[in-house]
Amino acid sequence: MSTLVAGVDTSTQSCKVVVRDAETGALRRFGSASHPDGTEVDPAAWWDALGAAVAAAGGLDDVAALAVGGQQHGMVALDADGDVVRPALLWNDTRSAQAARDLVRELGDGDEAVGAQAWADAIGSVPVASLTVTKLRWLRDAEPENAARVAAVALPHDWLTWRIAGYGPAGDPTAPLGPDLDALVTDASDASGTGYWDATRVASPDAAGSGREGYRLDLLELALGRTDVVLPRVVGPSSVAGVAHPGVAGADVEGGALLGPGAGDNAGAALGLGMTAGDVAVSIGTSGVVSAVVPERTADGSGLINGFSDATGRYLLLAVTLNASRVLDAARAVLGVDHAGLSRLALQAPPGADGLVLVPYLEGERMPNRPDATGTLHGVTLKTSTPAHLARAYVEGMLCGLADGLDALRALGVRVERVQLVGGGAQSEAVRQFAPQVLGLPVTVPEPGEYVADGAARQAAWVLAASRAGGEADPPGWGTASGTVSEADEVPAIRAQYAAVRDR
Ligand SMILES: Nc1ncnc2c1ncn2[C@@H]1O[C@H](COP(=O)(O)OP(=O)(O)O)[C@@H](O)[C@H]1O
Ligand SMILES: O=C(CO)[C@@H](O)[C@H](O)COP(=O)(O)O
Repeated sequence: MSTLVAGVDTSTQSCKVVVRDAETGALRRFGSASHPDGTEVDPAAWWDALGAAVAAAGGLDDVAALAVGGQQHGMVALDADGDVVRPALLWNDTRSAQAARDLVRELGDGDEAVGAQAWADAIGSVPVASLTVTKLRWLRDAEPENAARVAAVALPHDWLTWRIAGYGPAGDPTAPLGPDLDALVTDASDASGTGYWDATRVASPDAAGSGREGYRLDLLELALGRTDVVLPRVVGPSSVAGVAHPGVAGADVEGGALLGPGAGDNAGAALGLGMTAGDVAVSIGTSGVVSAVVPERTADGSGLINGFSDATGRYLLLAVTLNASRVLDAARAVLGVDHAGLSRLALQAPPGADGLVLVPYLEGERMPNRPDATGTLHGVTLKTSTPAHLARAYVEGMLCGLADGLDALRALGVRVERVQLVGGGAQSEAVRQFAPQVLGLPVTVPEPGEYVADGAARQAAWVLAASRAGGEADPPGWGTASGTVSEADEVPAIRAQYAAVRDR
């Protein structure tokens, strides 16, 4: 019988579980379950969704290893009993925008530009409302009584890994090992998105150490006002991070199911897609993400590009917008159509929608940093007042935001040879057809799949192989995803008309 591994993606909108053959990567089972709406969520909902997704995937009793990928940056603040002090603030919650401005200014001794570069040099990114560090400052300022109770700070994937290992709130029957905060573990890719972890302080991702050398406690103190909190131990990319509680996974496997360190969702997708130099992934989920794997960490003081770590010991550059698949969802709501209907309508209008342009800041924006912005529609005329024009303008506006991210990556010297389009929004035929017109190069659409969960499963197989080999192994080959290539001539007018109104 073949050995099985599992990967989890605890993403913004749902939890997905894949079970794959550890040797070949063949998909054996899949399950998913929804998360609640909103930008603050009780993590208990993620635990419940995991249980439902695991059940839908036929259980995990037979998997030999498991890893969790997940939405980045969410602030999971725990008290000494392992309870959350308040619902988690997610990456797309913008209430900490002022806290971000304050932190930038303070590190620059009152000078914003100096502060921005100082943060980029320190952690690879300039804080915006998405990053955990700004949420901790917000907590200190807005809810001091909750801030005073914080005994540990974790991220969504760290917290779920801790729960899978059997830890959790005191007295919770699903957490037989209790609230041991020192058992929290994470990986470099997610730690690098906190705003208080510096990858360059760690000699090598696998170097033996406490797993806490990368933390910038001075920056944690700047945010929370103190440092006496537990931060998850950062575990190397192929290292064993623990063992799953048999009630969750591995009940039928000798020694139980090994736990991988997990990863931030975009690093998970990069591993799932097998990205190498020259590859750029464009993900259209709740967030719009343009990402590339590079050998060196960057320090973009403009704040457009996050210099995070990947899940293999390299670095992952990200341009992230707050407005992606939900722009399509908003268009469907306005037009009263389903996904296929929106796509059909959009394909009926000409490129550029006769000048109808949506600047899609429906939830504020992160790249560029405009947390308080709202969306605007330009070029409304009798001619453009049709459902088809509106549908096309929404799709093009969303893609123009991502094209700006691609430009920002190129400006940092990233070579772009192949663009892979993933995430829920990549299932839209209109998105697939318009993407090359807007991005200006052919777009590969891999087979529809769950690339974050796949990356987590691949990590699990890697951890398993390394543990069997006594520590050293390469990530399993598993082949690369096949896909179709969408080609079309670039239509520069689409981005030109967008650029003309974007900054008004
Ligand atoms: N056929 C489709 N066309 C366009 N968008 C789609 C389609 N199917 C699903 N989506 C959108 O994809 C999104 C979910 O994608 P996903 O990548 O799982 O998001 P997240 O990772 O943020 O949870 C939803 O907003 C959903 O409306
Ligand atoms: O904030 C980031 C990365 O910096 C987002 O990528 C989140 O990690 C959420 O992603 P999705 O759930 O939309 O895929």
